[in-house]
Amino acid sequence: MVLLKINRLNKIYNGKVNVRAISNLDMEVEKGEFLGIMGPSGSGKTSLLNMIATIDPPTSGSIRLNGKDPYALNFDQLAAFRRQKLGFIFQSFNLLDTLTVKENIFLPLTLDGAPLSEMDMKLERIAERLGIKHILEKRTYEISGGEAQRTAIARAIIHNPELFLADEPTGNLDSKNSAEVMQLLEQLNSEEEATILLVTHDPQAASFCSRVVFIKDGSLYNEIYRGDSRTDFYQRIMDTLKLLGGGPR
Ligand SMILES: Nc1ncnc2c1ncn2[C@@H]1O[C@H](COP(=O)(O)OP(=O)(O)OP(=O)(O)O)[C@@H](O)[C@H]1O
Repeated sequence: MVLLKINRLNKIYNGKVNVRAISNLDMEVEKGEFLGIMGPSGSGKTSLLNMIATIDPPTSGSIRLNGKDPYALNFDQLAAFRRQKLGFIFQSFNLLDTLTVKENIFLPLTLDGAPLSEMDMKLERIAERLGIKHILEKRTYEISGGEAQRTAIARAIIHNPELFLADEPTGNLDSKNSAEVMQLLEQLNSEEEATILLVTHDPQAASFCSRVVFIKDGSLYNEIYRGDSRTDFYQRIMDTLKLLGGGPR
């Protein structure tokens, strides 16, 4: 089943010089897919992600999640759509440091007025799974980068979003923590059928995906599927990046 359908998408930034960041892009993401998006610096990855994230409207073309066009919603409906249907994981974690780990994770549920007992039950399961039970009462400045990203993942999954959007989630992590975070996302994808869209410049991180699409000058350049071997997939990602030119970022 197609969860995300992108049709003839265009993004033009108007200024002294107009920049065409995304050009007639078509893309489909199946429910339960773990899709990586790669491409050289300035190829349009962030522009694409921002449009899917409903942060920045397209110049033309359409984006539909489960058949629904978020840009047809009014301001309040769009805010609810973003909160309920999407889960965000950023490079910078975006945690609030005046709150504890637990309060940060609860935030999306609190905004939707969920009952405390329901929140506690969900938290118990998720904290156990992500290995952050022992830090729930800590403030975010008292935890490590890897723990902060696992907290951010917990916050993103607690309301069961239809689509996870991860923007360079390993960008601020060392290789050990990067691998752990990617393994968690991979598990989330395989065990809970979470649909994940990951923008990354890191071929190691991308090798955890089931498919990687490459963008060049705002258009689709190529796509490759993982198959059985992650090592082999990593090599094919590297080869495609070499052909693509401009370096991975
Ligand atoms: N707000 C903006 N106003 C004008 N031009 C922009 C804006 N945002 C991005 N661009 C331009 O659009 C093009 C695509 O940028 P985008 O940030 O989407 O690329 P990217 O692939 O995410 O790059 P990077 O890997 O460096 O983050 C670039 O030429 C960029 O300069």
